[in-house]
Amino acid sequence: MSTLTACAATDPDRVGPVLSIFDPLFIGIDEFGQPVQVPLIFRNMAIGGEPGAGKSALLNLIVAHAALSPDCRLCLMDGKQVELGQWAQCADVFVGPDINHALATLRKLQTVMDNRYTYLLAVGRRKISRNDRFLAILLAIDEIAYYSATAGDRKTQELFSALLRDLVARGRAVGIIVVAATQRPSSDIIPTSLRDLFAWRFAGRCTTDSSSDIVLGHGWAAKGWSANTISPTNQGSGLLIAEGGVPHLVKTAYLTDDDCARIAAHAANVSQARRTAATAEEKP
Ligand SMILES: Nc1ncnc2c1ncn2[C@@H]1O[C@H](COP(=O)(O)OP(=O)(O)OP(=O)(O)O)[C@@H](O)[C@H]1O
Repeated sequence: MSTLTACAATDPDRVGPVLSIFDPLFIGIDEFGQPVQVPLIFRNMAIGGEPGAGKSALLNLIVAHAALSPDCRLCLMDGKQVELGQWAQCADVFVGPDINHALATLRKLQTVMDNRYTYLLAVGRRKISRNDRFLAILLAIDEIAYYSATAGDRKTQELFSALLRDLVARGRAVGIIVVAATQRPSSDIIPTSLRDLFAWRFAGRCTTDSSSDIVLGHGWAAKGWSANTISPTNQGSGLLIAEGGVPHLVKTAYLTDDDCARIAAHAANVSQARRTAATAEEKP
């Protein structure tokens, strides 16, 4: 049983120390069985791979950590609704297959981001810190392509992409973390200029070397790092690369639906207190 599950399976009043979004997230093990931890604060993550590669499972793992972190609020977007749906009860915002709701949410996050920068400028600081008056915000998107290429029309899709790019580019210092997954790792969904803004990139099995390169960065397949070589039956395996680093083969940890349900039920209590404490004007 994972640490997260162990926490959630116990009485909510008797759980151990809560998590923090400032702590690295445990996401699985490497080839040598060593734990792989990913610091997400002040960073973003792109997750790509073919259908069934394990993208939603990784996204759920990240959302679970954030949900159990009283210093983090959740904004979730899921065109299918069921991939992240269990976390709706502990999220500030849950966006389903509604492009207008998605756009309104991104605009509000942009306002929150701008307000936070105005505050930081006024007090002579560059970024938020642990125990700050601001809570971090995790924006988790399951299937960017639904909002940027499928739902709505060209105008709304372009607006979605522009707003998302702005949050990915500017949100980090003020604690806005974007983790976005797509089963369509193609240059129209993740253009290089957007991909390069994601400090962390995870490529689950990809159907071609070029789609693996679109997630990891150009040239990695030619150097022998292609998520196309991952077995289709090895779901949850993928190549993880950090900004300026080299890819590492990782097998992600896995939370079953029951695990997620139990953790979400506990996290809902945590987030209730968090919502009460949050200022009204900061609500995304
Ligand atoms: N880390 C893992 N360990 C073991 N099994 C896993 C892992 N990750 C995913 N799986 C298995 O693979 C299945 C598909 O995973 P998941 O739904 O995350 O894929 P996906 O890439 O999000 O697919 P889609 O693009 O169709 O939504 C899961 O139902 C689970 O059975």
